[in-house]
Amino acid sequence: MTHYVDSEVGRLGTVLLHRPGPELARLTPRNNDSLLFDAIPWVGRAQEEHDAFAAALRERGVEVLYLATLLAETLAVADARAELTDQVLDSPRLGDSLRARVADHLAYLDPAALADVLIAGLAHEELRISPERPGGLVYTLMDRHDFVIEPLPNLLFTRDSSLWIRDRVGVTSLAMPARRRESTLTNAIYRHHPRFAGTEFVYRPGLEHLEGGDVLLLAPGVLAVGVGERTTPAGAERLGRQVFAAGLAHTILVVPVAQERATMHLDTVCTMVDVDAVLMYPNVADALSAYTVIAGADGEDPRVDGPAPFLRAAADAMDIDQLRVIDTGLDPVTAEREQWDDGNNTLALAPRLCVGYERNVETNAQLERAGIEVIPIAGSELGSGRGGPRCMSCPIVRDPLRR
Ligand SMILES: NC(=O)NCCC[C@H](N)C(=O)O
Repeated sequence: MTHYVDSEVGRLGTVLLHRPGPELARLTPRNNDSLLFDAIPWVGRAQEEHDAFAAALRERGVEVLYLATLLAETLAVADARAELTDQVLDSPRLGDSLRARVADHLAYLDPAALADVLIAGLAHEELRISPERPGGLVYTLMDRHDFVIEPLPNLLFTRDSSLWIRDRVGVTSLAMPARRRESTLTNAIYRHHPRFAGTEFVYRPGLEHLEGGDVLLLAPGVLAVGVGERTTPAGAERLGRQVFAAGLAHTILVVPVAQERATMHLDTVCTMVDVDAVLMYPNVADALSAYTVIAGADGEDPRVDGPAPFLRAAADAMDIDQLRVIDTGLDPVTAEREQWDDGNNTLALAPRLCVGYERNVETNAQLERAGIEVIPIAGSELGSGRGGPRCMSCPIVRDPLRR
């Protein structure tokens, strides 16, 4: 099976999603900040919204893969099961006694139930402790609200924990403690699931921080990588070296983004909607700059040029006259509101066809005026984790782009 992505806008064939589940029900006003949610989502409604998102994709011929299904199938492979349980048990928070009890608990779960625990976590009160097999000091001193295994509510945003560049997968290295364990799951899926047998890797967890929301495939051979709160300059440099060595790209634009919640990834301020058009947050568009990193000849270090205005540097790297810009919102206040609500974060299904949150009325109207069809989806609950359609999707197959 060929998995291949060389642009942001080639016709979408296959996408990886995660339908939110019980892990969202772990969010409380006490933990939502550290778990990177801005509100407490209504789980049932979030699932309905997500099902409608998946249905909209399927209606346009897109194959939807669910992460939880792939994970359960992966856990049927003995090596994958051992690897993932060892990683959870490895946590220094547990201590030996509690580690032994958690190991007992996990050993009895079938692959689907184990997948559920790896995603939704395990609460103190869910671990049955008998007097003959005590949980030790750690379990005794735990608050009943504490997690023995932390939940992964941000798994919803499948964009960030893996990415595809041509026929290679990159499993990323997530910056925030609440998200680090996500890439152990995507790593196991891509290494052990039969569907991905033989896939070569272009990035591994444990390398310098890099998140998929910061990586845009502007054109075949040209990547933009945001550096800020999540992806570090060292992560961008590492990705550059790896893609150059594998011949997957010739140019990388490294784009500093403000280290703020609203702009945590490059795809919160800029997404592509056509082969030569971006939807961009006007409050940063003119200030955004890029360093151009060009692959060196055999064995030589890459060359770094710039900084230059992002739009100019991008057009030059893409070998086009200019990159057309469609503004998020209309006036600065609407733009700020709609950028916050992920108005910028569209998922292209093909050139000039994208999915966007329906609530971003002005931005969607701007797109339509520019000749871009928008498939609107509800996101009142999904958006509480601060991510839109692009964040919630990891394209695995797109038609190669021909210009
Ligand atoms: N690509 C993206 O912008 N993803 C959104 C991630 C939201 C998540 N709550 C986070 O803070 O990481």
